[in-house]
Amino acid sequence: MARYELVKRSVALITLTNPPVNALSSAVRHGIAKTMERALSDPKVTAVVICGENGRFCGGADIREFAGPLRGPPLVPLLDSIEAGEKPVVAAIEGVALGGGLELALFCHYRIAHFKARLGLPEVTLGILPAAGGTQRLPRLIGIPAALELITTGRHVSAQEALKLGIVDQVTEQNACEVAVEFALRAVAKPLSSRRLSSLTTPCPPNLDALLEAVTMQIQKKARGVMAPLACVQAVRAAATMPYSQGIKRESELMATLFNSGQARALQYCFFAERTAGKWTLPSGAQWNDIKPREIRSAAVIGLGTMGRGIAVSLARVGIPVIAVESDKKLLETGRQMVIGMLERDAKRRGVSASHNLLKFTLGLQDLKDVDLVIEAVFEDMALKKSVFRELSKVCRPATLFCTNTSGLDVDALAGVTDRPQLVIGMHFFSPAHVMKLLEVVCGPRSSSEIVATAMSLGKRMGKVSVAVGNCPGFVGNRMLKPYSDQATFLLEEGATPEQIDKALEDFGFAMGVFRMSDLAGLDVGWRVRKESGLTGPDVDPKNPPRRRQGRKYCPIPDMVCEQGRFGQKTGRGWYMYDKPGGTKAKPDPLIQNLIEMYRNRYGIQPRNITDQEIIERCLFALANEGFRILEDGIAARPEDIDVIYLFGYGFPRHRGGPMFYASMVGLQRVLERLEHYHQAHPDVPHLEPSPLLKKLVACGSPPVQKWREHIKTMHSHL
Ligand SMILES: CC(C)(COP(=O)(O)OP(=O)(O)OC[C@H]1O[C@@H](n2cnc3c(N)ncnc32)[C@H](O)[C@@H]1OP(=O)(O)O)[C@@H](O)C(=O)NCCC(=O)NCCSC(=O)/C=C/CCCCCCCCCCCCC(=O)O
Repeated sequence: MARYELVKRSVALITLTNPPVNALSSAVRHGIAKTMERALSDPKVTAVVICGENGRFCGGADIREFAGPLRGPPLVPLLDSIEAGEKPVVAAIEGVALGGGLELALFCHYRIAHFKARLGLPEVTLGILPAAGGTQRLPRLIGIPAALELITTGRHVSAQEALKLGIVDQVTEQNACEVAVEFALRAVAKPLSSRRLSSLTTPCPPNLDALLEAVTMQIQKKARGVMAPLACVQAVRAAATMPYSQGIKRESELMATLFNSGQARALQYCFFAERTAGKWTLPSGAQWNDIKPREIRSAAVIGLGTMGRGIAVSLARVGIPVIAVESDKKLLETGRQMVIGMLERDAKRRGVSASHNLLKFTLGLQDLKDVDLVIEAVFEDMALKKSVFRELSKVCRPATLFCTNTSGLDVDALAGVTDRPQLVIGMHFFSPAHVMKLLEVVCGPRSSSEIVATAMSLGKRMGKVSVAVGNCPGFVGNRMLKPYSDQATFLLEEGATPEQIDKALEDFGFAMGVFRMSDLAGLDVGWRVRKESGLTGPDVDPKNPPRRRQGRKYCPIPDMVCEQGRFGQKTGRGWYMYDKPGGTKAKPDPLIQNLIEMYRNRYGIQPRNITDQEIIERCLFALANEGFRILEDGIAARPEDIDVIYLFGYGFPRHRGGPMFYASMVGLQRVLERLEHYHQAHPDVPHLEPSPLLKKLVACGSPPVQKWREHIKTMHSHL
């Protein structure tokens, strides 16, 4: 796990060998201890270079080991021996030096980085802190403000920025290992005392307290309820106010409080869930690592509304030529200007030049005859989408892949009107499509494994987190949203206010509560869907008892809000009021309170006191319950996929892990009992009836979320 060689007759070259990222597993730590001991005790050796195999220095501690009992040599004493030695030790950083990897480098006396390397202390994103001396050593090296920013955000820096900050001593375009060996030979005669970070005093800014206070407030505002960044601030304060050895003690005390916390477990789960999501398998047995995706050299986007514009930008900025299509001249010109503007702003932000030349705008589908892939993003209307796909079948060459950006319509029905159903798939982007990271890849029963592989790989190329899901109304994300938002409106009827419900959800960690989120998305969208499905509007059967539709409980308050022309932020009025149409600052609106009160009076509903606990349980357990049904139905292959969808598409707080992980943390038994309780109180709400899979998992002793798959695999998979 650590290879030892003698090079240039007097330099010990220690190579970490733990693919793919040379994580500091117990075996690697053993390897470092043994090889360092050998280097320090061999009189032939005058200097040491530490590097990583396969052009990657080190990705940090082995996160998988955090789940079990800690074994092997602890990191800090091991690294102390590197710094304390009398022979210069140089870190040759290629690829990445992250977390414990950078901390290892900070114990070395010198650091040489390849110009493409990335460095950082991302532990905070895993719910912990850099507890191998990082919080004490980085501030001594680069000062409190810069260290504080890197440690509390976990941001990676380029080699060039690391050089500017003073983290590395040299950046090279050559082989970093060879440069480091030469560097080490030159360092042999030089004194090491000033290179030992533990012996330095932290340069302290005069406004330390104000700085720490400002950063704390910023964190509390941005990451409400998240523990790790606040602990990082405390650890950095210790670097400024305590001697090194006491600072290290403080660092490890703070780490101990974080290490076993639910937040750390949730964040580490998210890290692996995101990687698991890319590993799709189809019922045919085809899977992510054996199907070659097609190369996409050109694409077309049909429809330049909000979604189409974002999709066109996402494609062009990764170098894919795009033909954008609209149905009339005026819409085309507006779309063109918007796309160019978005592309320019995006390029400016990224410090690159905008790729205008990759975009072509046209009114005619005939121009698409030679493209590799088409993404349809027209209005959410089945008849319109079908007519577009019929037309495309006539125009495009037989090998062109067809994708639809529908947010919930039947992908198989669309495939059915084409001449190539096996080459049709859903690519459900989230708005704004050039910003949001999530992509649901909706596999119809006839989608070929090649098109699944291509859509997943294209998503990755566009920087998206892509999740393969099956075809059903609303797919995964929007299907689950219904029980969640239904509970919120039922709670309004029963006595809560939009502000109270939103506050409970925001205190839980959502960036926005359900009502503020609906105002942002536009209330008219859901209203149209409800009208089309006969839940409201003139087509509703008058024989329906009030507040019941299709045999179940129905709350018409959202329809009443829309009937008043209140469509959310865009009209300046929705569940809240805004200072102007398009305004974003939500204020409670007495008119909404009146509307709800009148509604309660009309139906004789006596409002009751509703606790935040009930709001969280009803909204989130209903959400997870639908997740269990989705797993049963084989629409999502794994709970991780559902969680990733909610983390990246719906603002579910990452430190809670996603709805399914959250349910497992609360305890499946408890979730089951609470759902049974609420379902008894509301027997006409089927979403509150515990799903068979939840019951099955509880009967099996509530296994951890990673093991649920074993209980699902017998069920029918659409994936
Ligand atoms: C940028 C990357 C490194 C690479 O990205 P990419 O090329 O895109 O590849 P990926 O798909 O992401 O990864 C490839 C596979 O590698 C796996 N992987 C990656 N990193 C790790 C890792 N660090 N550990 C394990 N596995 C890793 C990944 O899952 C992929 O596997 P697979 O293909 O899915 O199977 C990118 O991967 C990346 O960003 N990685 C994470 C980097 C990171 O966050 N590093 C920090 C890790 S935490 C750390 O270093 C902490 C150090 C402090 C010291 C710790 C001391 C611990 C003891 C504490 C005791 C506490 C007190 C106890 C109290 C008590 O109980 O009493």
